[in-house]
Amino acid sequence: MTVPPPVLSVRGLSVRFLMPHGRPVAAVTDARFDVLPGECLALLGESGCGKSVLASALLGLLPGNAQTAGEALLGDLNLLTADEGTLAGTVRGRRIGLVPQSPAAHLTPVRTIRSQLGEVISELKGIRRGARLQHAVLAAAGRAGFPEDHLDRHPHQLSGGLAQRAATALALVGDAPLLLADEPTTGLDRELVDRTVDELRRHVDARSGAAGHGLLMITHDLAAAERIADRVAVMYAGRIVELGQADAFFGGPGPRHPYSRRLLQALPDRAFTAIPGMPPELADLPDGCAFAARCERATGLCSTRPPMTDGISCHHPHQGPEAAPYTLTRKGADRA
Ligand SMILES: Nc1ncnc2c1ncn2[C@@H]1O[C@H](COP(=O)(O)OP(=O)(O)OP(=O)(O)O)[C@@H](O)[C@H]1O
Ligand code: NI
Repeated sequence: MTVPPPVLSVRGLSVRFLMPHGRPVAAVTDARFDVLPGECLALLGESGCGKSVLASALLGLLPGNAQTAGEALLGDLNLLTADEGTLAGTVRGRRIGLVPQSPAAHLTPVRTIRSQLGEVISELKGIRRGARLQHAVLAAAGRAGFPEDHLDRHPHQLSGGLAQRAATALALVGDAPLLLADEPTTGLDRELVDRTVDELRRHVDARSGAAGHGLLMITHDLAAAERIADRVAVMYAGRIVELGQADAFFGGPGPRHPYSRRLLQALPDRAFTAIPGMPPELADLPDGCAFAARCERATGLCSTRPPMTDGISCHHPHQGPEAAPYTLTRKGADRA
């Protein structure tokens, strides 16, 4: 079976923030990964490691002091060099659906959810008014599990969970080939986390083959990632340090990078031990491995930067599974 072309292909993406006083902030450095049709890739890492900056770069939403390098290909379009007209007119909402980090901030405060959904449906689907539009609004709300009897409320009248559902409903309207979810489960209780990520998963599973949709989910909720991800990428201090199959990462073999291991061990239902120390300043990164100062495996070797080899960037990785050929296990399909 041939692997279909990726929905998104990120090649050497770096983002620097130029600071008026002081050294540039290296928020993302040399990120490389693909999102395949039918796949959910979870991007994991502690607060401040560069996850949202990476997402903003893909959407063309970086502030003016940001400089980017590398490529992020959505089909033939390089998102990093595309002009704002293209991004606003054809990419955001249409080719990339965004489930934002803080839905409350993303929703328009003075308008009801019905009117916001209606507007986006008119714009993206060309359904202008009348019964067809109302029908489409109901369908869109339903897809995200947003209750019909709350459609006439304003965002401030919604709980955090329902605001999240409204934002998810808006993100799904365009039926975009790539869904980008930045902390889609922040502030939700476990049951709502499960329901939200299952909805995202369903979006990915709704199509198959080369027409499939991809999901890039940014999260520090490892349980949510375990539930829906096919593969995981772990970011530390702006770099992806591990990229591999979710089953191996969360299962028996476990993560291979010492940082990823500690991240999992920090979970309450695992060892619940915090990682000692702090990540380095992104304006003052060491030349070698950025995790070395906190790593029990570090040796003199770690003062040089470990190359990314077979999905792992570490001089002393834990034993992983046999380097398997690239496979896509398709969690959702297995479950169906
Ligand atoms: N406009 C900016 N100018 C300078 N530095 C910035 C700017 N925006 C973000 N940063 C820095 O980039 C780094 C990465 O931030 P980012 O928001 O991507 O983290 P994150 O991994 O998404 O964290 P969280 O999990 O808290 O959302 C942070 O150190 C942040 O301070
Ligand atoms: Ni973030």
